[in-house]
Amino acid sequence: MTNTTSEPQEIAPNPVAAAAPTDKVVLGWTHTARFLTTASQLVHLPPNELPEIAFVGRSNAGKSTAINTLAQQKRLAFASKTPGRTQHINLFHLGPKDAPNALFADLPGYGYAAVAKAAKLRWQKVMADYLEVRRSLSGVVLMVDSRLGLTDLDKQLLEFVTPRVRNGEIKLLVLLTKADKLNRKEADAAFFATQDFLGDIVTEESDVRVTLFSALKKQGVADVAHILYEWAHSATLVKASFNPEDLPDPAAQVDEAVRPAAE
Ligand SMILES: Nc1nc2c(ncn2[C@@H]2O[C@H](COP(=O)(O)OP(=O)(O)OP(=O)(O)O)[C@@H](O)[C@H]2O)c(=O)[nH]1
Ligand SMILES: [Mg+2]
Repeated sequence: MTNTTSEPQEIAPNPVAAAAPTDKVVLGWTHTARFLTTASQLVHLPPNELPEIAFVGRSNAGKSTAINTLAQQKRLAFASKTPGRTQHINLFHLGPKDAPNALFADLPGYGYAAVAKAAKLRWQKVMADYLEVRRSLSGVVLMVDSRLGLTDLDKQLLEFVTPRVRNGEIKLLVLLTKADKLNRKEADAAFFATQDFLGDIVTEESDVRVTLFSALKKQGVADVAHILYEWAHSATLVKASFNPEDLPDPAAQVDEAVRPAAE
């Protein structure tokens, strides 16, 4: 029967929706970001067992600003008008103080013309090594200026991670930054062009997403917090459930009423 009144309806709880964390929970989690350490070389990075999410992209794309916005702190990561500001890999802890559950890594930007060639090559090597071999790396947030779209350097970087993205080892989120500089039509065009390009990387195992983002207008902030929270917590769950004998019997948890009839 169709109900035509505007009375609020009693809706049966949807177990999936009920389990999804609220904006408050996921933003509360990103707000816990705090500085852990800085390193100029890979060998100086501390070993890490937690899910690590790296923020990468061209110099000036807005990486540090995005981290500050997610953390709701003005100067956690050093954002600047001067491209090439972030010269080291800066690590941040997230989660409870006594039991951190994820790491953010703010990486130096690439493609800044004024950096000397030798320094540029050194950094490209560090970045490539980091993306290819860092075991704890479980997510990459590629920040792209929405007005420029994916540049050749971004595409080269994607090549370094593509094998691990395709097999699902690394999740990928492309953030189209500074979306406040685009009108609706331009934003749609940037979004679909990026999604189109990423089509080749997507497999059944992969987790590849695109989001428009503006630190200035706070656009996409909660969406990004949801994605990163999900990544961090699903990785923890996978690790926690490593011993299959510890897992509860899923059949035992299915309520009789919803258990499918035996064939
Ligand atoms: N309009 C607008 N400007 C932004 C936004 N996000 C960042 N910016 C500006 O872009 C410039 C670069 O931002 P950063 O966050 O320092 O960029 P980065 O990617 O960390 O740069 P490097 O450290 O050089 O790699 C700064 O002037 C920011 O204020 C945004 O959402 N909208
Ligand atoms: Mg920076």
